[in-house]
Amino acid sequence: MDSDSGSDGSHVSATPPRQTLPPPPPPKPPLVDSTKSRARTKTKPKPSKKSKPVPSRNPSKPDLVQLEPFPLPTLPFQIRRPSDCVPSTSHSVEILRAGFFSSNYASFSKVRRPLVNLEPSGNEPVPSSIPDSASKVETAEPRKPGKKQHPNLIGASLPMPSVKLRSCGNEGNFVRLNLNGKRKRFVNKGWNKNGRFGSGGGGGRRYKRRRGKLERKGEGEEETIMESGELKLTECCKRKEIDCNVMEEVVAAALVEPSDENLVKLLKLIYGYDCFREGQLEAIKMVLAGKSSVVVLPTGAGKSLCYQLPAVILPGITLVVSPLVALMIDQLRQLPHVISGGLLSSSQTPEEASETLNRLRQGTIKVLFVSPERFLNDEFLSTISSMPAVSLVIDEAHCISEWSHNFRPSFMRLRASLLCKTLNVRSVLAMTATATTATLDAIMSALEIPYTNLIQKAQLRDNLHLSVSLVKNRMKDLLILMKSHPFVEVQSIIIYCKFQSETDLISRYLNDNNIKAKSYHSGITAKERSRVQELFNSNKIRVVVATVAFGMGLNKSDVGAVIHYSLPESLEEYVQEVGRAGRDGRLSYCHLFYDNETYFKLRSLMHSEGVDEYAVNKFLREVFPADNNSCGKIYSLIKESASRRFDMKEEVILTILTRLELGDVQYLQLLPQINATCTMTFHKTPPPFLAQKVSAIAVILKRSENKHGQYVFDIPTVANDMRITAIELTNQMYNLKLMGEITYEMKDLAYCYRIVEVPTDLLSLSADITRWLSEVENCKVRKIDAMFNAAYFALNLCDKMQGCSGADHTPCLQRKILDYFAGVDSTDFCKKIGQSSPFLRADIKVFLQSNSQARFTPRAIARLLHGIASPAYPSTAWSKTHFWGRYMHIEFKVVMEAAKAELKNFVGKDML
Ligand SMILES: Nc1ncnc2c1ncn2[C@@H]1O[C@H](COP(=O)(O)OP(=O)(O)OP(=O)(O)O)[C@@H](O)[C@H]1O
Repeated sequence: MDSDSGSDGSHVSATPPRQTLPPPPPPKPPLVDSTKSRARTKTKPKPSKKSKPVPSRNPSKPDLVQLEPFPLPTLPFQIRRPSDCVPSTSHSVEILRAGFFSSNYASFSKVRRPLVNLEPSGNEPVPSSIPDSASKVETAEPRKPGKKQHPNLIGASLPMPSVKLRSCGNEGNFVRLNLNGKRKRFVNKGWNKNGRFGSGGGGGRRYKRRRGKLERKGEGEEETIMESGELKLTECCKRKEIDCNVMEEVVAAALVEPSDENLVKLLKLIYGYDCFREGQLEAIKMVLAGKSSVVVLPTGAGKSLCYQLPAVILPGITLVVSPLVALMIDQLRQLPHVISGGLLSSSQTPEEASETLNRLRQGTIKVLFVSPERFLNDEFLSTISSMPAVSLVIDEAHCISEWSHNFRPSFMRLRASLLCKTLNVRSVLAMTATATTATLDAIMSALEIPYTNLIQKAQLRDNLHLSVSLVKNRMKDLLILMKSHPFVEVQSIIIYCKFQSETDLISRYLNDNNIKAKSYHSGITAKERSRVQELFNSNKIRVVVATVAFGMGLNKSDVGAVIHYSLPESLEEYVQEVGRAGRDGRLSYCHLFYDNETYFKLRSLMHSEGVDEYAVNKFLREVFPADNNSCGKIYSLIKESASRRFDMKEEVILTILTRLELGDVQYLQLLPQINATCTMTFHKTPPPFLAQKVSAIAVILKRSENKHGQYVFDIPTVANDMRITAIELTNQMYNLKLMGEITYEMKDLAYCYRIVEVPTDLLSLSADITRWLSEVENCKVRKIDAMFNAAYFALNLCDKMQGCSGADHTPCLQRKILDYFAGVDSTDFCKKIGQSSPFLRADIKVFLQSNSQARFTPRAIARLLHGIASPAYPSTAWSKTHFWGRYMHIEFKVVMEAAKAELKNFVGKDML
């Protein structure tokens, strides 16, 4: 075989050096038949909006640089329905699949935002450009602890915030509950043991005890929750006192007769609101009637109230499943003070979790926030299943569906059949702001909720003014935008970026130009993140430059603008992020910067979780060892090494394992993750003597390797031999540790499972799983295409007949979003992605020749050529190659096919 050197052959590429920009777009993409599209969605044509004079720029703040005005249209835009409340007499469950333009999202009125406090800032150097290649994409999923992630890794994600969960889950909410205790109002009244609101049950006594405990701990120790507690304290002190007897009466009335009148009374009493917003009353009545429902309401519409109010009325507990710990903490903080809340999270110690469960059993927690992974925990399941009635709430319910933008395999566990089997769930309330029809179908079928129980309103508020522009010089464009009307007048702005490095650069750049900004991403500490959020909430900084890590759970009502510095990955993500603006109902501005380069880069990354049948088959053969007696036995897969060996991201491994558990046939049962490797040291009794007294030690000695006096063994192997679970084994070890007999260290975090049934035909099972994963991969690609398509349409194809003008594309973008969520096929996709390249095969050949020492699959080659790192081909080793990311602009599958053909040639030649 001809290998010219040990290098990767960078110098012998068949293509010219990479350009900074991808090739120009094809001459003219197919035109949209907008009439057709309208007919399909049955939406009324929107009347063209009248322009109003733009308010002048603040004359007291001269600009430092002379900038051309940004070509935005005159604003504000017409908001059609300024009424604030839905008549509470409405009983109907309204289904508005395509009713976007006719929607009556009621609580937003047209108000101009004032210019506030444009303070000068620091003097950090201004970067000239953004080094995209060294950047990091963020997603809204939790970051794996201690795991280095490649900058381009699509699964780069949020870290779990390090919070003092004991305080958060327990005392924090208690502080709120006890506020009235101070005034001797609620002290002897609370949720009794049956979970009803009223006297008795000793709730007050317990609250009192916990309050004392909290106060003794001191403020520093309980940082996060004290913040929350104090916040509620002042809030509640300002509130007028609620008389317990009145409360009891109103709650009882609403329970006996959940009429509009009684529910509005309760709403007024607890929240001080005069009326319900659209969709809330229907959702609340569903829960009260014990009916399961799906609620699709836009961001900031008030979905939380749909479970909070029933939680006050109904006996039993409300269990809220949420995808992010940060989100749970925010929701816990936002509970009204009459509802006692708690939280269970993986960052708690077992003792802390047990304490929360004890409080739940005692009836002092009314609303409990958990992650879906908690449903693997036996103690949790047995506690919840002993509860007389559970109202289950699934927040961000789109995570259940593999067709959503945020699929989480653990959410698959929340299927109706499983819930009914394990828990006494009286009703399920699934809530989301962003669900396409495919996603909705998946949610409703998983939860067995009929379409009659779907409450769906427009998924985008109409107080958001949407604009889009093509990027020329991104940083400069941003500055021009920020210094132009209407953005120059907006007090609170979020700028969304895809890459962590961009956020720091841009915030520095803005500060240098007298715009007070801070960056926010999962790479900064939890403390710093909460500081930035606090500064932003209190208007001490004007701009937060953030990745997707910022936003979920953010309930700052007066964010006046959201700017997308780069293209979001899907319309769902776009809608979620623009939904951070205008939650107070006032007109707010959302601008999107669009360019091909980001689109190509993100589109490539959509392939980072794809797998080949070959790899799936190899994986399944390891999951199901060729052992006749494997049924019933516990096995583990060490996450990091398995990920490298199979070249699969850990999330993909978990997805396959979850599918093996929850698919048509249950092949295995997933158990909580454990550290699989244990290193044990004996201190008091010599090991052989201890083995005579403790059977676990006898098995450990048999199954361990002695390394320099320490015993190293595999936890599941020992547990299997003893016919106990891994958790039971570690409990026994813990007791020996308390007795001073041993110390031990555990490492190698592993997926743990028990085999239920061994598949008879591994080949067809691999084919089936691969097909499914490939559909999921394609779905992600379609999502970024739809996002790109909407922006491209607005910029290049919009005929401006619907009221669009200049950079303002509110009507046409709204229509695109509506069509997308309604499942209308986009016929106008502008095929930007290349389908062939004359140099591709030649480049792959050179690449193979110059890397003859390495082994590749066609997918591995396509990934490298698309600049995608994977566990077996990390960017640290491969991004230096000349071919890295060179073919991002060519369809991934085309590159894979070419790689397959070249690999065949190459291997064939090698064998001759
Ligand atoms: N009927 C109402 N009248 C007035 N304000 C309300 C009403 N219902 C809810 N709100 C307020 O609206 C704000 C947004 O509510 P909430 O956080 O529940 O929205 P959401 O739909 O969950 O948004 P997201 O999807 O972005 O999390 C809150 O401050 C809440 O108090």
